[in-house]
Amino acid sequence: MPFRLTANISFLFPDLPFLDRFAAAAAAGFDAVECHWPYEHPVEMLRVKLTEAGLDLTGINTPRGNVDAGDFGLAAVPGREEEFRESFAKAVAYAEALECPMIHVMAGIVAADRHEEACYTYIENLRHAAKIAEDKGLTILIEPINHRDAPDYFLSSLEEADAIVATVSSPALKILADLYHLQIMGGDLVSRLAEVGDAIGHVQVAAVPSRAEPDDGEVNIGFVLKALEAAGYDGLVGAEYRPRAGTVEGLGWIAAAGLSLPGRG
Ligand SMILES: O=C(O)C(=O)[C@H](O)CO
Ligand SMILES: [Mg+2]
Repeated sequence: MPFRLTANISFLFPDLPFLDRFAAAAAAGFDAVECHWPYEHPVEMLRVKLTEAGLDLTGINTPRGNVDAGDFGLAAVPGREEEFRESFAKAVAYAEALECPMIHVMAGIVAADRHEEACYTYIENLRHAAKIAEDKGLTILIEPINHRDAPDYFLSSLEEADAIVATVSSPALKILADLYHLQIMGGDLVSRLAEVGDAIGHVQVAAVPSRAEPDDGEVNIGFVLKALEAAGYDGLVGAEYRPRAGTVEGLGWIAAAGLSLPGRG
């Protein structure tokens, strides 16, 4: 399969300090990494780590907001528009400095009875972000996240993500299809992914329900990826799972799914 893998170093190599995970990913055979929130580290330090390891950084998330207060993104949170814009600007600054092409714009936690109001906020904030992304040649992603792990996360449905992408209607806005979340929120992956087609800008994988290596659990990841390939997806596949034991020892799922790493024969 043509997919390039990117190691999610917020989850992989959990036994190492974050800054040591770049070299570990390269030694394991990856040539690309993604991560969630790199903001506690100066961009200069991150750039050194990427360069030393010979890696591309493919994706980061927008800052969550006030983590102690339970924020998990701000894009769909009514009344927090100014903070959203500041947090998005910070993500763009990191992405530009690190030549990172994709930013996952996190929607945030919104009570179900405010969903409709939040939808307007989300669309307006995404329009603002998409315009900046278009100008700078970046892609912004929205990711449906399951309600078992993140109750009340605003965006949990693939179909709603597709409708929002259509409404905002920017070439810079795409869906992050994390197969782990999508399986928990309704399954039927092959048919539903085909329906949203070229709105998909990034894919992530993990086993369901364990969120461990993707060769475990109820989804045949290789089969779903083959269907995505047949449907025309040719982007990245993010290895975003929590290893059962050692990260390197668990990489056998890659060959089993019909994928390969550039640095591993
Ligand atoms: O939870 C996920 O699947 C993600 O990809 C988010 O970026 C952060 O948690
Ligand atoms: Mg994900």
